[in-house]
Amino acid sequence: MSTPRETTDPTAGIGTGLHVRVGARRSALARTQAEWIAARLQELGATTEMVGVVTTGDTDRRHLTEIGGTGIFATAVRDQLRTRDADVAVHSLKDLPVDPAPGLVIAAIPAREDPRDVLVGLPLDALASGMRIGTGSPRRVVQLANLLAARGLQVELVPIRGNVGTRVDMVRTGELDAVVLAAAGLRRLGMLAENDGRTTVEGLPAEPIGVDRVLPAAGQAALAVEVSEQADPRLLALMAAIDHLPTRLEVTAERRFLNTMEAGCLAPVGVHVTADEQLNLTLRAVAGQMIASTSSRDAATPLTSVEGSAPTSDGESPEAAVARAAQLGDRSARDMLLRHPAERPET
Ligand SMILES: NCc1[nH]cc(CCC(=O)O)c1CC(=O)O
Repeated sequence: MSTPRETTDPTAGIGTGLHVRVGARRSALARTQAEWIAARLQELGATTEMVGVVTTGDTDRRHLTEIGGTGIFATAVRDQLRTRDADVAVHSLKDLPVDPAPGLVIAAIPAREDPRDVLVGLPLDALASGMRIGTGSPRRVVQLANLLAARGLQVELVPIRGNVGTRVDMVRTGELDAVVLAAAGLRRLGMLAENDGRTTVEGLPAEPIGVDRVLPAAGQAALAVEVSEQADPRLLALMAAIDHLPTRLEVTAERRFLNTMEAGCLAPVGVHVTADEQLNLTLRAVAGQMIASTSSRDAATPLTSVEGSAPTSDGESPEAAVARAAQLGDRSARDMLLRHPAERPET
């Protein structure tokens, strides 16, 4: 705890004399995220340099479910750490496989951005039967299909890929009526504007979808900064200064939930955990079924929901809080599996 009267920030200047090579993919979003991290490190006195890398996920145009999904974006960035071509690797936590990478540690998880998904192209109320909505995410498909079915609508859910700008262009050209994107990416790229309660994305009408209607992916809107286990202790101290404990607890529970469900980032699972001021944790999750059809009517199969909570205790250490978060994720996943036997792997 810092003394209220203290004017000097205990972390001020802790990066002085450190030069940090920041590795990330070359997409506009990855670069923006890396630059954001670099700016935080510079505020702490470090000097920084950007190291870009092209990943299989960027060059292979096939659908993610065909290439093998999980990890294709992370691997090349992680290799830069192993070959010592970068000192830190910046990832979207949502794209980072849950299994730990040998020799590497997630040294910082900064405060999370807006965790919601956004419908870009038109507001939710303007959706009508026969429209085409783009999303390649089974999680979004199953939840949207249920929302649409509840309104008696049937739309086509078109599997799409590409970076954020490409997806927004699909609406601009009229190829699709709307696409679903994460608010976090749009905000980081400066593409989302809010005026008088009206949301637009690059001038297109848009509507953020509350987490009470569509639950985000595990780790959505959070960044992970990975370093080598053998990293300079001064670099680790710098990482600790940009780590945000409430976010770390939230995403720890979410990722553990996903892992215990044995569901990858491509599974139709939404999970969202919030930490309040006292670090009490609340979890809400939903699981659907993989459906091959692109008709929202076919994809509107029943969803299984689960809720859980893990209250804080007096004098709890950060390490104990992380363990509590992990337990919440585990326990909630087991509750979910009891209700949702179809998600259990074949034995
Ligand atoms: N799957 C791609 C991806 N990975 C991370 C983000 C940005 C949001 C985030 O930081 O979680 C996006 C784009 C999107 O889903 O719209």
